[in-house]
Amino acid sequence: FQLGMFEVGRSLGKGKFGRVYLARERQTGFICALKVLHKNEIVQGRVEKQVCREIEIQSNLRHPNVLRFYGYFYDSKRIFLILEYAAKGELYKHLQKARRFSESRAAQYIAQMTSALRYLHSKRVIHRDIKPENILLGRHGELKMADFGWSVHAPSGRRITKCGTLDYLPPEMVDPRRCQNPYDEKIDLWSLGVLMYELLVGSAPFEDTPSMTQKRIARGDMKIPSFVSSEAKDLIRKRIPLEKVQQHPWIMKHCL
Ligand SMILES: CC(C)CCNC(=O)Cn1cc(-c2ccc3c(-c4nc5ccccc5[nH]4)n[nH]c3c2)cn1
Repeated sequence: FQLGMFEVGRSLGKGKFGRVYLARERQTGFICALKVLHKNEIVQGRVEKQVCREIEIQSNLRHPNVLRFYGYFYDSKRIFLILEYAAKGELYKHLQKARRFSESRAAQYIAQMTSALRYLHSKRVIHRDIKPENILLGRHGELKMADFGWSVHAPSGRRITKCGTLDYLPPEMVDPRRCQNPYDEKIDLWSLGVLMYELLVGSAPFEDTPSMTQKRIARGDMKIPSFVSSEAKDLIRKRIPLEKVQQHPWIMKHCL
């Protein structure tokens, strides 16, 4: 359908606060992803402030591995977000199909993720909700972090454990006794390790019933299958600073 200067195409995904459509800007032919948020749902969800904060933050982000937010417009009932179109879709779908990635492919994704996180941390932006569901792939297979803060779930059969996910939370978040500052960069480092495990193994390291997941995370009770190389095991087990990740032998070996 026509929407101002856009021709709107197929649905790319939907979630609590909105659907995402493929769209083309008529004048220039520019292809993008148009996300439609319904004002009444935002008001009911009392997330106006969060949406404004996200728009503020994401308007200033420019990085090849962070999905671009170009701008927004609105009418009486809806807000339209103009987002980068990631031509190869959800990383999660590719992982499901492949069951698990080769160490070389996983290392490329971790290296790009690390680059995106270093950029976001340099802008004091953290907790980008790192999990395969929030990662898209560009036309050339490059990784694009997309923060689906408002649970945009594509129509694919998503794992229920993932929404309201415990799998990616670090010990300090699941074990109230460790009352460390929950929202600092270290949380992203932990999630990066969980993501690395999931890309190499095909399932999350602490996947279990919610209460068991909590215990296993707090105890760091994770088994790494023998098919994972020792360098990869070393990187998964350690929470090392992002700059050290990019110099780790496992990354160097695969990302010449
Ligand atoms: C407030 C604002 C600044 C937040 C902006 N970020 C979001 O709304 C997060 N978000 C991104 C999306 C999204 C979902 C899907 C796509 C896609 C996409 N490409 C596909 C190719 C094949 C199959 C599915 C695809 N989805 N490209 N860009 C997208 C962007 C949905 N929510």
